[in-house]
Amino acid sequence: MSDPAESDVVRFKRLAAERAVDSIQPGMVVGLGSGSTSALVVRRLAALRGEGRLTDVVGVPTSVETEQLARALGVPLTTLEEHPVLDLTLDGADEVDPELRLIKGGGGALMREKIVAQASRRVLIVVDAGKLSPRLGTKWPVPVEVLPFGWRSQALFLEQLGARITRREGRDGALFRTDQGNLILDCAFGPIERPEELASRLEARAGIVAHGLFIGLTSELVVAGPGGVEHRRPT
Ligand SMILES: O=C(CO)[C@H](O)[C@H](O)COP(=O)(O)O
Repeated sequence: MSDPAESDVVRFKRLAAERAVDSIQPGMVVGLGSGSTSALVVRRLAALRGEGRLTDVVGVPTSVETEQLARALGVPLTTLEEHPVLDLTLDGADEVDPELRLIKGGGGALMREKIVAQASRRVLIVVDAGKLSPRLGTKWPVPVEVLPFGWRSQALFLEQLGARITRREGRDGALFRTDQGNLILDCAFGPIERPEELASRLEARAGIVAHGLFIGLTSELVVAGPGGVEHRRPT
């Protein structure tokens, strides 16, 4: 039943999460993304387990936060060491372009999210319609995870690529640290003309350990908005 206090965005995230979980089959090993939409996926999976369905599904969490939620709800977990190839990953995104290229990392879990996505046979991205964008970078900066060692050099390099940099802080105002202990530089490039080219330049730079451009990784998208829930595949 829907909660009358639930905002439209949360309702769309929940509807998308519920539809996405329909793609999980018994016995699957499933990557569990991070962020509020992924939390709704984990909650849905736990609710189905409570009904005696999908009880043999095991998850690989992409962040400490997701791991803690899954454990608290009794969703069984495994690791990429145990299962280096996953059947399916369900994850959210911050921005999705018409080719289903993504910006991710709003929650800072981009590195593990990308490792898990690349280890998955299928990657299903789950979003509310507000995440759709004509061009990546229009709505969201590209999070770039850097080693603390030499981070100022990486910030200068990113500025030379045209970014306006914000070093991410946590809600308490302290420096944000990823689950790996690294820093996040949020890089506002504005609308990005050639995301592949930018991704290659970021990947060639020592000290940058991950970036939030997810290109060629989305197998499917579930998007929910005022018009209903839609399941899309790249064209
Ligand atoms: O990439 C992510 C975390 O690193 C999230 O998937 C992304 O930030 C979307 O978050 P939400 O579902 O809360 O809108």
